[in-house]
Amino acid sequence: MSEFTPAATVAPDAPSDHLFRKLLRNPLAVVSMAYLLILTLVAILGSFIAPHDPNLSSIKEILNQPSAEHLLGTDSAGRDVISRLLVATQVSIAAALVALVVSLIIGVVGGLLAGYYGGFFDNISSWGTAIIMALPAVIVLLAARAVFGPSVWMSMAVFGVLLSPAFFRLVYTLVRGVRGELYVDAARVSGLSDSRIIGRHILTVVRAPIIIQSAIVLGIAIAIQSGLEFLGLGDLMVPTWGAMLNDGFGNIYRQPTLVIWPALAVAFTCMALVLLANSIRDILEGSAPTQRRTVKVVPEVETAESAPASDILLSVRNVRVGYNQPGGSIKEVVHGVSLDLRKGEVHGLIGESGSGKTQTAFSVMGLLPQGGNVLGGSILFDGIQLVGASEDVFRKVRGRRIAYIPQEPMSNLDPSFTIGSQLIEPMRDVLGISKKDAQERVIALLRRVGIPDPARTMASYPHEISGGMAQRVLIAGAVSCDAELIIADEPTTALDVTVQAEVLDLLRDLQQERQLSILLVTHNFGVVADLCDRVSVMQMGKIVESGDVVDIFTKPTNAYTKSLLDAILDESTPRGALATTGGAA
Ligand SMILES: Nc1ncnc2c1ncn2[C@@H]1O[C@H](COP(=O)(O)OP(=O)(O)OP(=O)(O)O)[C@@H](O)[C@H]1O
Repeated sequence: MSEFTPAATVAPDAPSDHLFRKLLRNPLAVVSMAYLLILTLVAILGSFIAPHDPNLSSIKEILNQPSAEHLLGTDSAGRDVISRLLVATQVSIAAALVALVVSLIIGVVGGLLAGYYGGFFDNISSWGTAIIMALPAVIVLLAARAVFGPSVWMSMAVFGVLLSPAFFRLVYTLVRGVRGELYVDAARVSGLSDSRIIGRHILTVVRAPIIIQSAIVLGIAIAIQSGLEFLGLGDLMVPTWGAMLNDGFGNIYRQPTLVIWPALAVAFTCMALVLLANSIRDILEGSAPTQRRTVKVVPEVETAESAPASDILLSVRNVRVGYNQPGGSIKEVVHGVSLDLRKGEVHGLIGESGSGKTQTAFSVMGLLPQGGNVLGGSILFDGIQLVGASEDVFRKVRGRRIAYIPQEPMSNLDPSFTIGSQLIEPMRDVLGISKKDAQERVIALLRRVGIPDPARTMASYPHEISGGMAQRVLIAGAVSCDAELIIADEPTTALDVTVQAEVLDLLRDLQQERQLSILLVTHNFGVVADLCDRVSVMQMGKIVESGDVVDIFTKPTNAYTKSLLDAILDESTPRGALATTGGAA
């Protein structure tokens, strides 16, 4: 069964008009939507516009060829084919909707309860789902027919129960994922009721995947329903596409066209639903990278103290960052940070854990976590004001002109896609180049960042490569679209010591080759000494000292800077020989 994979999660709050506009730009989606619109109209109006009673048989008119009276001819009982087709559309779609609604109610409610509350709900729902999935669907449907009779509605309701695990598993996985988000905890702490939290925070995340899955399930329900009716298990008095197929197949040698119309209706409808679902998924996946961290900038902007000089690429002035607190107050975590980054310069941002380095770096990218806001100040990137900038402005710079190298290489690669596709897609999108060109560039880049067999690595999934290789891949990704500014957030922290040195060498070489500007977040003065031209030392949300690396190393003025420097000197001081109590062996 084709199923929407939760790994390919979607932007929870993708605006629907935005999505619709993107769908209109996709020819397959347009054709599918046009077909489904016509089908819906036929389903609604079918019984009104049918020229004849769909069940009125006439012995005199058995298997007639198309004529003015019967536009598509008549069937083996002398009934008007076009009238049956119109009414069958209504019945087939409505019956498939019954299956969909039943599976949605059971699957979504079960998935929400089990995912959100866990415990008892989780046990009982997972147990129920496992049992339903173990049942052989066709046998159950045959048994249901024996018990309830040949009702298309009843068999589709039973089929809905059998389909419900598809929704259950999807919703369960998504809810488990989002339930651990800080903003859900914050909502709970702030006293919101469970129903409000599910309605506001959880349903928004599962909404889009459910829509996609619904289209797929509807197609499956139509196909199965037609199959059952085709086998002659349906109600003879209710015209459906499957029953028409059954009649047409029995007379295929005498009147071959009878099979064609219902077969086309089933095939086109299933195709249109699956193509539409795929188009929606592709669009939502395309916007997925921005899903977790929303950009929220308070438009209270202080004017820049000074316009950037021509060689200054990034000018940060008095930036303050705060987080919304449950009671409505704001906790300020960065208190007026200022720094300049020149073109081709590596600027280190150093300080102990929690000093505000990451918040400062994320402000530049407009990627503060949920609840985080730039409260004031100015961030000028090549003359573009990023504080208060719209998502459109950020889209034009993020990935294109400002790239990011994260701390945890593995968790920044999507496990469900190959390395190649994760590097190629952004390049095609940003640079507008062909797939072939992008592939060639990726191979050259991977070779450049020291990956020995680029073609094999491109075809590998993230779990098939080492952490060091993954970081090289992400560095390749960061420089792949010719960004001018790279923000590297502790890029070597998660790596082995030997690999750390190699990755730092690579960064230094790439920086010199491409004249990159790098804002390097680190807590390690050794890394600063190795790579940076200038450094800003952060403590408790403020920059306490800033300047040329050599000056800071030789003449630190701030006590905190001195203590950080002393710490690395302590670490690097060779230890004395062990005092021995006995003689040498
Ligand atoms: N989502 C959040 N909500 C509230 N406060 C936060 C949030 N994220 C970070 N903070 C606070 O912001 C302050 C600065 O955090 P930041 O992540 O910038 O530190 P850092 O210097 O990068 O440390 P580390 O090296 O540990 O990443 C910390 O006091 C932290 O508690």
